Order: sequence, then structure tokens, then C-alpha cells
Amino acid sequence: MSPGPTRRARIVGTGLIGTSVGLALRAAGWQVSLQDPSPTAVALARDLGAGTIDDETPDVVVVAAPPDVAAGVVVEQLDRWPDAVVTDVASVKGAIASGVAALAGPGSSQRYVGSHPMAGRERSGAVAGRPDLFEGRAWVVVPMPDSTPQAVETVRALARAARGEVVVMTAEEHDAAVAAVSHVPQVMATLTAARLRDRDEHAVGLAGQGLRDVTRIAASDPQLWTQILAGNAAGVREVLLDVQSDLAAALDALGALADEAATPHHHTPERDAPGARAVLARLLDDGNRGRARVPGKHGGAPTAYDVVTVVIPDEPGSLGRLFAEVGDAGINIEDLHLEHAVGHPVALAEVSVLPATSDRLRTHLQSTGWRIH
Ligand SMILES: NC(=O)c1ccc[n+]([C@@H]2O[C@H](COP(=O)([O-])OP(=O)(O)OC[C@H]3O[C@@H](n4cnc5c(N)ncnc54)[C@H](O)[C@@H]3O)[C@@H](O)[C@H]2O)c1
Ligand SMILES: O=C(O)C(=O)C[C@]1(C(=O)O)C=C[C@@H](O)C=C1
Repeated sequence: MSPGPTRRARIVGTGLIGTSVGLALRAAGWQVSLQDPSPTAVALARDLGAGTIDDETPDVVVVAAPPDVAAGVVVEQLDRWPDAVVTDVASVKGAIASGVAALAGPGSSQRYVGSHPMAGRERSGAVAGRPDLFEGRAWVVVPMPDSTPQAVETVRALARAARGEVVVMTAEEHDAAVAAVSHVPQVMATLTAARLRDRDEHAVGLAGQGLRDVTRIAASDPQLWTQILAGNAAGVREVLLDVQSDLAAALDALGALADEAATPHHHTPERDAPGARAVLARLLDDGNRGRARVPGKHGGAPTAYDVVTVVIPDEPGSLGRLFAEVGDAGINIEDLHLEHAVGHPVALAEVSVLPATSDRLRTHLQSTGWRIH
């Protein structure tokens, strides 16, 4: 290791995450060299500005390869660069830690520290890379029992340079946490979206923002996610067993309510489905309470935004004019969703703002001729 701050990184695996790490580190002034078995992937990452293709000796190597090869690649890199710290960014940590422990030569695993930036996209490949992908997102750092303090500090510095917020955990803590906050959400999005395959176009055409919110990540790469789910099988299964018991309760309640509805003329308190509505209400309330725990922007406490829904003509320049108008009112847009109504030449822009500013924004937009929904 060279003295002073780490400035030379090597990225091995230049897809979405490797390219994003390269772009982020270069923006922070680091030298970055790139490597990938796919000549196209590495050339593309270079052309996008993520680094150079050379064999400069690195201070730190970032393995951003698929989870099922990550441990082997970490060990190759520990052997190739005997003075470098090596980390990986795979979405599972226990399986990689055991792989490295089993394969690494004596003493070299001390230079390995696992990590996992909690940011990504439903797309793969260098072209989807973003320099600001990790901005304000948790970046989990997972030391091995024998990692040196210097190796841990090197990986913390790397995560900070890429604009992540460092959180240190064991591999077991990490895998249990991401089962609930990342892996099961992927499964639920996938299962929900799968129900749309055989629906006719009229039904799917009614989709509003709710479906979009719930299914964005159902577009993720099946090959990558098969590896992630297999790599955290026990943790994912444990959370899904709880989901299964909630689903069973929902099915029982819905069954009772469906029977009730099928005998509409014989409503009596005994024949009604006693307790079924309470079961559904409890499940929905549990969902409210879980959702309220999801952190807000930059990992802070959840912020309740007010949504101002503005009707905009579905034509070039409308959104730009709306942004300018909100800017003129001196109000920050915290989030934005666009919804297109089927068969209508307008779109709905759902502008999220801080609650203290929403009334002022509505008044301002109405006074300048915008239709508020
Ligand atoms: N996609 C996400 O949202 C996300 C978020 C955080 C972490 N991760 C983790 O980051 C890693 C990369 O995921 P991605 O989304 O960038 O995938 P990706 O498919 O976009 O990129 C993977 C890259 O690894 C390369 N590769 C394949 N085999 C390799 C090998 N043996 N050695 C070196 N490189 C190899 C591929 O050619 C490809 O360029 C995975 O371990 C994943 O779990 C993904
Ligand atoms: O936002 C997305 O598209 C993601 O899939 C990101 C996401 C997640 O938040 O669950 C997915 C997998 C990763 O390991 C880390 C981040």
C-alpha cells in the first residue's frame, strides 16, 4: 500500500455497478483501471469515462462481477496484487466470505473486506452506469474476522469517495437485513408483475402509478437475481415464510368474504364473515407501519411529502415549463412521477414537495394557469 489516501483503484467487472464505481471514483479524483472478460464491456466502460484499460498497480481492487464468480475473482486479485486491498460489491456476503476463506492462500484474506453498496438499478451493463448512483446511499462494509484495520479503513475510504454512507456489519447481519429490505421485495415485485403476463391489453392499459411503484424492479436481470436468491436462500426463505402466513390469512379472509358476497340476500351477523374484515384491516395496517419505517432521502428519517398533481399537455417542453414555474415559486421538487392516461393527450405530473410548501405551490400554479388535479 502506498502511504496517504488511497487513490488508485482497479475495477474488475465493468457492468452497471463496476462502471458506476469507476465514474464515482474518477469524479472524486481517483485513478481507475478497468478489467472485464468481455472486451466490449470494458471498452464501453472506458468510453463512458469510468477509467483506463491498463495494468497500473492498484491500492484497492473492486470486484464487481456476478455473485457466483465473485469469491474466485477476489482470490485471483489477492494473488495478482500482493500489496492491494481487495473488496467485492456482491449483493450477498456470507457465501462470498466463506468462498474467500476457503480459497485464499495463507494470510492473503487479511487484505479482503466485503462490501455492498445499497444502490442499483433494474438494468445491467456499463451503459446503465451513473456517477451519482451511490450518493447518500448506505454502503455496507463487511470485515472478515482476520481483515486488517488498514484494509477495513481502505474500503471505508473507497465507499466514502464514491459518496456512499458507510455502515459496518457482519456477513450474517448483512444477509439477514438484505433478505427483508432487498431480496424479498424483488421476489414480491416479480410475483406481482408475473400476474400481468396473460392479462389482456385493456386490463394492463389501466395501470396507474401503484403498479409502476410496485413492479419497477421486476424488470431486473433474471440471471443476476437467480444468483442473489440462491446466495441468500436461507435468509430469503425465512422472510417468505412470514409472507406465506400473512398470505394464508388474507386468503382465508377473502374466501369468507367471497362466500358472504355469493349469498347477498341472507345477510345476518352469523352468516357474514365474522372477523374477516378485521384480518384484512390488520394486514393493511401492518403494511402502513412497515412503510412508515422506510428511510427517506439520504437515509434520513422518513419524510412525508405532499403530492401536487398537475395536468400537463403531453407535448415537448411542457415538463420544462412546469419545472421553471416551480423554481420561480422557490420550491424544491423532492420527487416526481409522470402518469399517462390511456387515450388522453395529457399527462399527470405528481410533484412531491415538503408539506409546508404544497399550498403555496398549488396557489402559484393555479394563478399562472396550470390545472391542478
Ligand atoms: N444491479 C444492482 O442493482 C446491484 C446493486 C448492488 C450490488 N450489485 C452487485 O454487483 C455485482 C455486479 O452486478 P451488475 O448489476 O453490475 O451486473 P452487470 O451484469 O451489469 O455486470 C457484471 C459484469 O461482470 C462481468 N463478469 C462476468 N464474469 C466475470 C468474471 N469472472 N470476472 C470479472 N468480471 C466478470 C460481466 O462481463 C459484466 O460486465 C453483482 O455481484 C451484484 O450482486 C448489483
Ligand atoms: O433500485 C434498484 O433497482 C435495485 O435493485 C437496488 C438494490 C435494492 O435496493 O434492492 C438491488 C440489489 C442490490 O444488491 C442493491 C440495491
